[in-house]
Amino acid sequence: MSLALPKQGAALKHTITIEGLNKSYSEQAGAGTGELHYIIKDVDLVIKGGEFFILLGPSGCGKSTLLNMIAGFISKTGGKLRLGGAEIDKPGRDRAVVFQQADSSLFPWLTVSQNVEFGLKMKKVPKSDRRAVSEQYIELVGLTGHGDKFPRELSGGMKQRVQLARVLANDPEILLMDEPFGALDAMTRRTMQKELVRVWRQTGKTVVFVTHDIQEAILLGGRIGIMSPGPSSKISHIYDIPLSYPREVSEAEFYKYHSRIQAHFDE
Ligand SMILES: Nc1ncnc2c1ncn2[C@@H]1O[C@H](COP(=O)(O)OP(=O)(O)OP(=O)(O)O)[C@@H](O)[C@H]1O
Repeated sequence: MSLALPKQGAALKHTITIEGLNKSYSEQAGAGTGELHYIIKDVDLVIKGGEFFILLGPSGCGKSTLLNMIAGFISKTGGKLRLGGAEIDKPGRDRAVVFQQADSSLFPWLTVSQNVEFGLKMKKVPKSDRRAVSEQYIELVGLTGHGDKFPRELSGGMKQRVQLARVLANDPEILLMDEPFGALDAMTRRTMQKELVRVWRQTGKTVVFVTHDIQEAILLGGRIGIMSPGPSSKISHIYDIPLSYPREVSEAEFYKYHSRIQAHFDE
């Protein structure tokens, strides 16, 4: 398996186009009136293939809802949501989700290598090929030498790396990441952020990354979409972050973006 950057045609095929997207629930419980309650309303957004796009917003605004709609786990109630030319109406192998808690996604009875190889086994990839791919990704996330360990023998940061290696081994075009480093200590978090940027630059995959941490958003994102507080949340602003990687919080330019974005949440 190669880690080459995608061609331009592939970039178009993996562009996510969102137009007037809604997710609403009808309030029926208790004394509910049956009125529609919009979590997100009229969301317009284009995420280009190969982009590192951040969804940033306060707790409860609907970031996970939007990410899960792109994943195909939650259905829309209005508008358009396309990947390339096709409407997203179910999960697909072209998209993979990385959650905040690796514990809930790793199989505790399988070793690191077996966890990473699991998806390939399901696809009936021969054993020797599976092993070669898992070794490649275990190395990529910095876990060489830990392949025979079980999840219970790993730290939280190591488990999160296994989750990332497993997702990458399945070779999805789009990584959907829901606060994947939110449960990690500050040092491990910074290491993982740097590794993710390295993997993204090496593979050219599309990354959609949810966070409510402004600093994390600016450290990672090529563009940052700010979601307004819910209900009826939408993308209120988009920032281009043209800073080169690796980024440092101490840089003057970094601080400039931080203050500008922080102002949205101080209003
Ligand atoms: N099945 C559901 N029925 C009704 N409301 C829901 C449902 N799922 C989520 N919500 C509501 O939608 C809103 C957005 O939730 P969501 O988890 O998408 O927000 P978030 O921005 O990811 O939050 P956080 O940063 O705290 O994880 C919340 O107010 C939540 O209560």
